[in-house]
Amino acid sequence: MALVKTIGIRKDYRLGEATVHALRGVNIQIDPGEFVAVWGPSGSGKTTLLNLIGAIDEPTEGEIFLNGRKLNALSDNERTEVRNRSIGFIFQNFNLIPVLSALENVMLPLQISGESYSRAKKTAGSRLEEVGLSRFIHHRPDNLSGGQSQRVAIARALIGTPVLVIADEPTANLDSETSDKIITLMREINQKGKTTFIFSTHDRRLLEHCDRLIEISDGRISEKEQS
Ligand SMILES: Nc1ncnc2c1ncn2[C@@H]1O[C@H](COP(=O)(O)OP(=O)(O)OP(=O)(O)O)[C@@H](O)[C@H]1O
Repeated sequence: MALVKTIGIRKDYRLGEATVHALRGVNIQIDPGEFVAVWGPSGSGKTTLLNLIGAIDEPTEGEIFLNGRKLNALSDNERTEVRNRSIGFIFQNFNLIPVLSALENVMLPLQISGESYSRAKKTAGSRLEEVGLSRFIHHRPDNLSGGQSQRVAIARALIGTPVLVIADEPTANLDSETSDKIITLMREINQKGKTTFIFSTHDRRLLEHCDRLIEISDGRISEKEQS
C-alpha cells in the first residue's frame, strides 16, 4: 500500500479579490521507504503540496491518504494526532527554540506527548549522536552553525520515530557543501531505518541523491524517475 496518495488535489488561496490556483489537480503516490525530491521554481506549489501531505493544511478539492487513512475526513484533533505521531517536519529556517539547548529542543516533542524527562533525555541523546552532534548537546541554537542547527532539527524530526519525514527546502539557508552533507545524512537515515523522506528543493544539484523526482511547475506535476 502507498504511504502517501493524493487524488486530484487542488488548492486555491484567496488573495484579496483574486484567487491563486496553487495546485491544479495533483496525483502522486509515494511508497514506504522512498526518498523523494519535489523540485520546482519559486511559487510552483512545493510548500503547498508538502503542507497538504503533512496535514498542516487542507485541499480545496481532492483526497489525501496517509497510510490508507483519508486526511480530509479527520477532525482538527485527529489531524494534530496524525501530525504528532506519524510525521516529522524539517524547515528551511530550522525552527529551533532559541532559549533551549540542542538536547532540550530534541526532547521537547517527546515531553509534549507525555514521555518522562529521563526517557526523553536518553532518546534525544541517541538521536543527536546519530546526527553527529554528541559534543554539542548543551549548545543553544545561536552557538551552532547552520548545518549543525539543521542536524538538530533532523534529530528532532526523528524523535517520535515517524513513518514520514517532510523537509521543506531543508538546505535553502545552507552553503552547497553543507547542503550536500545534510541531504547525505537524510539519505543515510532513510536507508538505515527505511523512514520515508519527501524533501523540496530548487537546487538541481541535490537531485542526484534521490530515488525519484516529482517535478512541479505552476501547480501541476510531471514525474521523472532518477536513474
Ligand atoms: N497563504 C497564501 N495566500 C495566498 N497565496 C499563497 C499563499 N501561500 C502560497 N501562495 C501562493 O501559491 C503559489 C504556490 O506557493 P508555494 O509557497 O506553495 O510555492 P513554492 O514552490 O513552495 O515556492 P518557494 O520555493 O518560493 O517557497 C504561489 O503563487 C504563492 O504566492
